[in-house]
Amino acid sequence: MMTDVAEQSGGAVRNDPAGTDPTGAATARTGTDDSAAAERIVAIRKRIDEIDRTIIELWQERAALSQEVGATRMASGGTRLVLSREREILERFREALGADGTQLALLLLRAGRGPL
Ligand SMILES: C=C(O[C@@H]1C=C(C(=O)O)C=C[C@H]1O)C(=O)O
Repeated sequence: MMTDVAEQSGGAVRNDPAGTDPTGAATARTGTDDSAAAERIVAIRKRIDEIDRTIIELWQERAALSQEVGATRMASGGTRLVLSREREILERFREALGADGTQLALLLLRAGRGPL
């Protein structure tokens, strides 16, 4: 795993064997021996972690809503899926994010479907 490689080459043990450098642990995990860069990376990672939590929450909320739409529609005699709507969503993501957007939208749509 790439993380393992980066951590093995980290410098905290090499540069701070006594562990007296307060940024030493961070340095080990950030993949750089430069303490200023390590501090900046730690700060940026805090925001990345917040963003990831939000993405996960929104992902789960979207999947639940999508499943509710499907259940509501089927209970009223409608179809489980509406492919024209799915095409609109795929296009929205493709326009905003390119080919990766298409892949992301496919995953979102799959999460909302649950097991077919
Ligand atoms: C949620 C719906 O049902 C299904 C799920 C969709 C989705 O996850 O966005 C889109 C179209 C439908 O196939 C809907 O019709 O809006």
